Amino acid sequence: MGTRCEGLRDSLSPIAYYEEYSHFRLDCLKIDDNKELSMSANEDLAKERARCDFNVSEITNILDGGIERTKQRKKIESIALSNGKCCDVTPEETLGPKERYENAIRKSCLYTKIVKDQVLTLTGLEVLGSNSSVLRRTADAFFKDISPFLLHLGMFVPTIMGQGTPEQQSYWLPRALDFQIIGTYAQTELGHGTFIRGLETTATYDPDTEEFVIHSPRLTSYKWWAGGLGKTSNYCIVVAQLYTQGKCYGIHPFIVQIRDEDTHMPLPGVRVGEIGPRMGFNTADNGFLGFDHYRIPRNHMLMKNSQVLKDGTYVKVASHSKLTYGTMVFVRVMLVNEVAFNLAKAATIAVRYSAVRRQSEKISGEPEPQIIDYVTQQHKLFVCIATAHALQLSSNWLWKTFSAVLADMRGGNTENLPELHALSSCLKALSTSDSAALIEQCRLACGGHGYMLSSNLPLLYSFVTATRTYEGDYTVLLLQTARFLIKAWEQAESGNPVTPTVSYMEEAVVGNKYKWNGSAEGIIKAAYYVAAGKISSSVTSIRKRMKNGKAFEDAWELTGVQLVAAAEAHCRAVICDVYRKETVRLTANSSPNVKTVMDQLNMLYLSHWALERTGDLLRYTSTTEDDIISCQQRYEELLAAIRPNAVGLVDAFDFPDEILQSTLGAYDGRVYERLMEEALKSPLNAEPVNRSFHQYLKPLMQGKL
Ligand SMILES: CC/C=C\C/C=C\C/C=C\CCCC(=O)SCCNC(=O)CCNC(=O)[C@H](O)C(C)(C)COP(=O)(O)OP(=O)(O)OC[C@H]1O[C@@H](n2cnc3c(N)ncnc32)[C@H](O)[C@@H]1OP(=O)(O)O
Ligand SMILES: Cc1cc2nc3c(=O)[nH]c(=O)nc-3n(C[C@H](O)[C@H](O)[C@H](O)COP(=O)(O)OP(=O)(O)OC[C@H]3O[C@@H](n4cnc5c(N)ncnc54)[C@H](O)[C@@H]3O)c2cc1C
Repeated sequence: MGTRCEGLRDSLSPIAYYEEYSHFRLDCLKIDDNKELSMSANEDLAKERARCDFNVSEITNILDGGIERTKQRKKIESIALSNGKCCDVTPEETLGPKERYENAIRKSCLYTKIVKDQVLTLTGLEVLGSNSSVLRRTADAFFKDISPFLLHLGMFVPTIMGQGTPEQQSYWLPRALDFQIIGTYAQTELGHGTFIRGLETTATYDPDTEEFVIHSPRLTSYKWWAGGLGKTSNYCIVVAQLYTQGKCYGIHPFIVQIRDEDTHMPLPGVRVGEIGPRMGFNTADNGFLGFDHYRIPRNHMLMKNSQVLKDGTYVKVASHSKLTYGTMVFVRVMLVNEVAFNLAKAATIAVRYSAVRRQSEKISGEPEPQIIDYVTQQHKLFVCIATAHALQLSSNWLWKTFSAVLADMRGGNTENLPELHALSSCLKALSTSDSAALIEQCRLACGGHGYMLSSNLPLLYSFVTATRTYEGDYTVLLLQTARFLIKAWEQAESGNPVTPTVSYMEEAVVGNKYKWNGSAEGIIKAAYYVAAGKISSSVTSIRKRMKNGKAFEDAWELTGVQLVAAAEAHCRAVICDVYRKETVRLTANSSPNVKTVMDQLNMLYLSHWALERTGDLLRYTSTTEDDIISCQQRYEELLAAIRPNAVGLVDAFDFPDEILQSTLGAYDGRVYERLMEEALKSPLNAEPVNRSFHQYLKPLMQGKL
């Protein structure tokens, strides 16, 4: 083999040589060890599918939101996947930073063309709204990492839709949706991300020229982080402090052109670049952006919620001061779905791999079991499947809530905005945090092979762990929810009505302790009582501190740890409640076995969280040790009951291999073959001896360095 490859190296370009070389290596391996590198599917996985006792596509339809939506998703997937040009010859992760970016742009353009020419004509704009997760899912067949265009459709277009006047929308949207311009959302600065009232970029109105002057007064006012900003976008939404007639009116969104539409050169007065290597998002050219007294026309301020007239008069249109934050609320809602989908991917990879992988001996001398047969492995993995369901169903429910509040607001009613803000904040915080932790759990459940980039688990983790930070950090968002909860508690205490998601407080303020009941409804009620107990404790602490002379702000700050825990407990109760109700509703007409397995998963989730929070249950409800013991027993029974259906359950997520992009998780279970195929694509395997041998190793080993 060595001789054949040596000969090739002289006659081929490096890439062609490496492709050829890889094939030769594979051929050789196939000849040498036919058994190990067979092309047939893994037998254990086939057996798992044979023992699954429910109709897999029924659950797929439930998760998709109905049979018609499954059909539409599959149609869109088949359009995208039938385009072979999406494939990477060289694994994305083995390229240098420039090549990776260029490759990401190539694939983004290709994908955009497919969406424009074929998908939009099929679905209309609906695919960009409630159904946009289908596009995201399909895009993953093209990108292992993130597309530089993500922010264009994810935030640039939604900001124009949500913050622009009808005239502005009719000017900008056709150009943006047709990709004649590409934009992003530049809010965060070097100095401030969370505290957006503290942003430093200024937009000062000049009535003489009817322009805004955008300026970055110091280093900390440079925009930092926006996806696609470094090299790709020629426009962006810039969030800046608005000054007119000598007064600051706070932060407002502006559409700003940053690059020439023809040459793509940064425009004079604009300083733009990429921020450097990151833990993930390395194909998304996250960028920095500064302005030196850069002028834009007056009508580039997005004026749906407030306006600056030609003479500089400031006019407030919106009835709520926080409507400028609308894009953030929208993206938080979308992210719950986004992370549910990524967790489902990780669960699919880890469960399939666990059915293929055999390790150790349960009983000496007996065949090695599939690792999925270890109860500890089931404990790691089944909660991932259940959580993916819980978050998917919660995200659908949150989307409906969001749409209803949006419809109210179009009619001028912002009454329900605080509740939506509280809900979207805590659901974003918990869903991203849970998903990141569980994706890492999936990686650990796959042992050493989970650490391979080709498993796709590290990339999924690096993407999802970022979602815990961006669009509002975990702690910060839970503190926002806590503000709402404390106010609601005070209202309930004084006998005033409260909004639906906190109605449990009306019963809890009386001070009863809840008696444990191991049914689903009982566990959910206990979760609400835990939330109420934590909110009550927080209120008590704040009041005590104030009684001891602290100002409210200081008392609030000192109670922060309890407040975050209270908001977390509230959100967990909401997820448990929504997951239960939606499961019952969606399986009302399902076949008996689908009903059973969905109920088992739901009970597993509820029992899991009851057991994770035994301290809280003992403290805030009348749960006893015997109740906990019976809950533990039920949990273990559920693991055993779900075990035969585990592979069926992840198959129901219905990820084509092209979207999963994992050596460990492919449908046919040819794990070892794929690991070897990927290893052989490593550029280091392109030649039998690396030149560093001659340059360094040999001189070192021969004492000639
Ligand atoms: C298919 C889609 C898939 C993926 C999505 C696409 C792209 C994803 C990729 C990358 C995207 C990354 C994008 C970004 O990260 S953009 C930057 C996002 N930045 C943030 O989220 C900043 C977080 N900070 C904040 O949101 C706020 O500053 C704050 C922490 C909430 C505080 O705001 P502030 O103005 O200081 O307000 P307060 O004085 O604290 O509160 C006053 C009052 O207003 C209420 N409030 C706050 N925010 C809102 C809101 N959004 N809506 C309604 N009400 C709000 C607040 O609770 C308080 O109410 P009170 O009644 O208590 O007074
Ligand atoms: C991958 C990625 C992509 C991004 N994309 C974009 C983008 O496209 N556009 C954009 O504008 N931005 C983007 N961001 C920025 C992102 O929105 C911010 O990083 C995020 O909002 C957090 O703000 P920060 O970095 O200032 O953190 P900080 O606010 O500095 O937080 C640091 C720590 O302080 C804590 N903290 C801060 N304030 C409080 C408080 N009041 N109470 C208690 N604790 C507090 C936080 O909990 C955290 O632990 C992106 C970030 C990442 C990582």
